[in-house]
Amino acid sequence: MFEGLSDRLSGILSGLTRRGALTEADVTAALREVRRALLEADVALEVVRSFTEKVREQAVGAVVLKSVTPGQMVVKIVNDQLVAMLGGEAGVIDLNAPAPVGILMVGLQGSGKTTTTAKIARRLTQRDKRRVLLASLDTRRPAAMEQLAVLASQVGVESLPIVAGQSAVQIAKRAMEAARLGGFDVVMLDTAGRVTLDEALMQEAADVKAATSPHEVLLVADALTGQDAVNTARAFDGRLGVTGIVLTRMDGDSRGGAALSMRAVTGKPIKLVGTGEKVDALEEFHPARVANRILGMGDIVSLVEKAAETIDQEQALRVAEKMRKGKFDLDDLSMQLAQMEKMGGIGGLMGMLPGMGQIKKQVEGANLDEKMFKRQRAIISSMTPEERRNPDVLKASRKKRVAKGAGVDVSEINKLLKMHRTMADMMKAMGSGKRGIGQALGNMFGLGGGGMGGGMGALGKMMGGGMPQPTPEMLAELQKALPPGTSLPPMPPGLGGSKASGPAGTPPAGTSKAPPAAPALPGLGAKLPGLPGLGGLPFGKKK
Ligand SMILES: Nc1nc2c(ncn2[C@@H]2O[C@H](COP(=O)(O)OP(=O)(O)OP(=O)(O)O)[C@@H](O)[C@H]2O)c(=O)[nH]1
Repeated sequence: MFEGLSDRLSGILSGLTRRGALTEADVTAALREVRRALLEADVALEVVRSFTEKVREQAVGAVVLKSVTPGQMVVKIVNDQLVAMLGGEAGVIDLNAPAPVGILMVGLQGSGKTTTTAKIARRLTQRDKRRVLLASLDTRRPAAMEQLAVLASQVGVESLPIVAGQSAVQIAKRAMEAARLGGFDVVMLDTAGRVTLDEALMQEAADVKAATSPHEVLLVADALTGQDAVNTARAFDGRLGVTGIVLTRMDGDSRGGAALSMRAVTGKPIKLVGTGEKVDALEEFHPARVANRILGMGDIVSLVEKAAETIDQEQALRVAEKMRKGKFDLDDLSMQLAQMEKMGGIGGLMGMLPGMGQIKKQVEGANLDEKMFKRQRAIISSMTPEERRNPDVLKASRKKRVAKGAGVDVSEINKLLKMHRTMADMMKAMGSGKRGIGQALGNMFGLGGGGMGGGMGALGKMMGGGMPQPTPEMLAELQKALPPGTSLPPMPPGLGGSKASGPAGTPPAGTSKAPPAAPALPGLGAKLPGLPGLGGLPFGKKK
């Protein structure tokens, strides 16, 4: 499985990890090779394109963590994108429905449908202790019915007695009824396959689906047919609505194009893969394990993950310390603003919270958009380093100079300074655990009106939580502010969640483990100490 691709990719990537410093050109060259390797593996062109684009974006914006090399960071980014491309989480057969749970098996003739039906039945019986009934709906080929009956007895599963002359829909209904009466947990319906996609085949499967309302519709596709398997899946899904894919003959597929493109093209998870002719040759499809199998660089990936955790802790401590001391200067504010901008402003932030719709509208009405953040950052950048560190020196004439430099009115400078002061107070209050932060935040944006009190108070804490971890009390307070019956979502990235996530404010790229590249905490610059061969820009200057 994936041998060809695995060799190519590990060759390209280990070349990168051996280098001390990387330029953007190095990354571009490596990505060109990755692209070629994926295309040779028969991965769909659109999937390859989006994959390399995402890797490039992340690699170029990445902060290289202390104690790992830029090349190792790239390996981790490629790994995470690969996992995302494969679907993130492992898909499992869902039996969470009233018994008997129907599983409709569809696919082209010779795809391995009947064999796979028996394999799954065996697994559900032996591993999950379910009572499974198998039924063949292939009315055109009596031999197919016999084949299923034989396989069923081989794996120790019952099959529906064959009654000549019945239609597929009649057999399916009889199977469901027999399962109900017989106390079966699962009914697997093996539909007839055709050599090519045809309307009669689709219609029959659609009729069976309408008559039996199966909980799962599994498409069986032959991995060896590469992109044809993907196109077949798309066609079946468009007509029948499949819930998952089983890819067979993965044992013979050294390229992996179908497996690699399936999820990205069809949006449907690969739930299982067939890895041989024997009835036990069925495996779950775990994107993270598959990515590891392809790259063969699991140790580098975990090294980078560990480094990211350490950095998170160090950053959290540093910012917490700064806040505790009340040393929140205009540079810090500027970074906070940049962070909020990235997260889609306050509106975007609140969009992540259930029950905040009303407040979100008010905030949007108040024009707190990204432009405002940008303007405020422009003002700060027009100040001297000293003014940023110590805003108290900004008297009338300096204010005028800054206003001119940023192309705004002096009143804007005053507003910004007021906002900074309120925010610094808020930080201090948070640091010392005092209340009133929400009010401060409301005031800060001139939104402090009565109606906003609760929600904004909570939000204030949330935003404050963008720096150190929010305390359990803060989370409790936020929970209180939400309408009854709603609960707190996981903390958005960068908002004091326990771990770093993708580039601030973007969801992790479909991975369970978040990419560590971005600073987890706002207020922290992109430059970290001790970066190997990095000059601040993407991957440093050429040496
Ligand atoms: N190597 C390998 N062979 C497989 C796998 N799955 C199925 N086969 C073989 O593929 C052949 C066709 O499988 P079937 O299950 O009869 O195919 P089908 O889709 O049910 O075909 P029809 O019943 O004719 O529609 C059989 O020889 C199986 O043993 C697999 O994962 N790996």
